[in-house]
Amino acid sequence: MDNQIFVDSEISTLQRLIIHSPDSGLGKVVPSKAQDWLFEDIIHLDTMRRKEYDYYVKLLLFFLDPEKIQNQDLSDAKREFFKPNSKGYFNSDKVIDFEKLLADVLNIEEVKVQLVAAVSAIEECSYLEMKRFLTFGNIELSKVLITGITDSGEMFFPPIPNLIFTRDIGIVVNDHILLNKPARRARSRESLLAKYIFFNHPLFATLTGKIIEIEEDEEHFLLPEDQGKRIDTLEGGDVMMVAPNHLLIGISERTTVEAARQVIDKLFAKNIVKKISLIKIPAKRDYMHIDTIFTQIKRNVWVLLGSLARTKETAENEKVWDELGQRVTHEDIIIKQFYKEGDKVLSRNFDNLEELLKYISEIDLKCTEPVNFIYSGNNVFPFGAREQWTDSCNLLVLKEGVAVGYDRNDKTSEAFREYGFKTIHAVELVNQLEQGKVKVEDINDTIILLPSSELSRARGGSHCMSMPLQRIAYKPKN
Ligand SMILES: NC(=O)NCCC[C@H](N)C(=O)O
Repeated sequence: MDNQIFVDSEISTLQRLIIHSPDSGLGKVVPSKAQDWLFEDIIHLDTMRRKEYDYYVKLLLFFLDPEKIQNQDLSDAKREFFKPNSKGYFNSDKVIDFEKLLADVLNIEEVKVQLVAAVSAIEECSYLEMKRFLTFGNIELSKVLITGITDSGEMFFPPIPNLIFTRDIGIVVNDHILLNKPARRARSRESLLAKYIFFNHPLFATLTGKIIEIEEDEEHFLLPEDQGKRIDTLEGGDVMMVAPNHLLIGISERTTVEAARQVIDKLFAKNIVKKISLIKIPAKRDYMHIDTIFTQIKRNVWVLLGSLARTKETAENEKVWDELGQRVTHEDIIIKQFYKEGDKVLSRNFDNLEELLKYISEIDLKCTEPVNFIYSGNNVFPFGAREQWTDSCNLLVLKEGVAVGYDRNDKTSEAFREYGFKTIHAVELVNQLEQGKVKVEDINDTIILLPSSELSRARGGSHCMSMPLQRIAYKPKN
């Protein structure tokens, strides 16, 4: 198996990634805990799996590991195929489930003991419960550590329903990986499990010495109890490896400027990238991470939320009225880019999001075609905000120009079509691929629309549901 870990853009052909199929823990979320566990609503697990997420997996397999899916009987009764660690599981080394990696590292006795102790500590389990976990087989234990529930239905601690959003646990930056430090307690166990996987799984042997962690600021320990909010937090949805040598970090509801500063210091010290741009977005639930407000589709095409994209002139005009005390009706984004020149770290400002994205396309990706922006909801009120809420700007590129989005964002799909993209429903495309009527190589400039009624209640799209480990290295066109 080729264990290369390498990502230097958001748009080159995807070759390997980590996902996590909705586990039984998602079906245990109760209404009173949904918001604490960062879900907007409770979800119907069977619909989410069979009618939505399984299509995502099928698409990933057709694009990344077709041998695993061609000529398979995937009739409804065969859900085993999608269940990590089950007998009939597809078991790909390109489309890899987090749960499978976890079961693998639990085979290492030392890791099993440490991980059980660590999880028991953060979940405040009793000593005897901890001893009992150690008697479980690795496959059952991996399920318990994720869902909190045994095969026989005994519940020890809460589920981690947001693990389906594998993007947030870490980001591959060239041949390094940057691990997260989540802002919300509901996501702490995910990053603890992830740490043990990346440091111990043989798949990540090439990452020795290349794993970057965020440390807590010493001030944190000295804060009074009621201000114990973490100072240094960073989640993967706020980090984008947009071009060779250029990393974006969102300062958001979840990622702090202190954590971003640590990343700048660490990555620049090791010369991992040359430019890091910080994008400060309003700290609110709607926007959560930067990948909820924009993603890239092609070297010259981006999808983004129009209301956060203001020209310099508009911003200056509005400033006059702000100064006169008129109620502020816009939201500001602040963009600062840090770049290395020799040993010096210099900085420059960008006036708005489009200016930065255009710069990335033209300067970093050396794109000579005109740069285009496709707006959430086609920039028509109130669809921009409505569709951004259901992840119209959060797309995963499978190969340049071919991306997975949600089927419910009609106006955004219309905007893609007006621009010249084709749109096709995932169910239809999977049928065509299964019947051999279409080949992956022949699919170009297409947005694949995934069924999303249940998935969108969890508040993340296909970009969030992916942690790319390997993409083909980016190449400018001559
Ligand atoms: N990258 C992302 O934007 N991920 C989506 C995370 C959704 C999850 N319910 C959360 O609030 O953390």
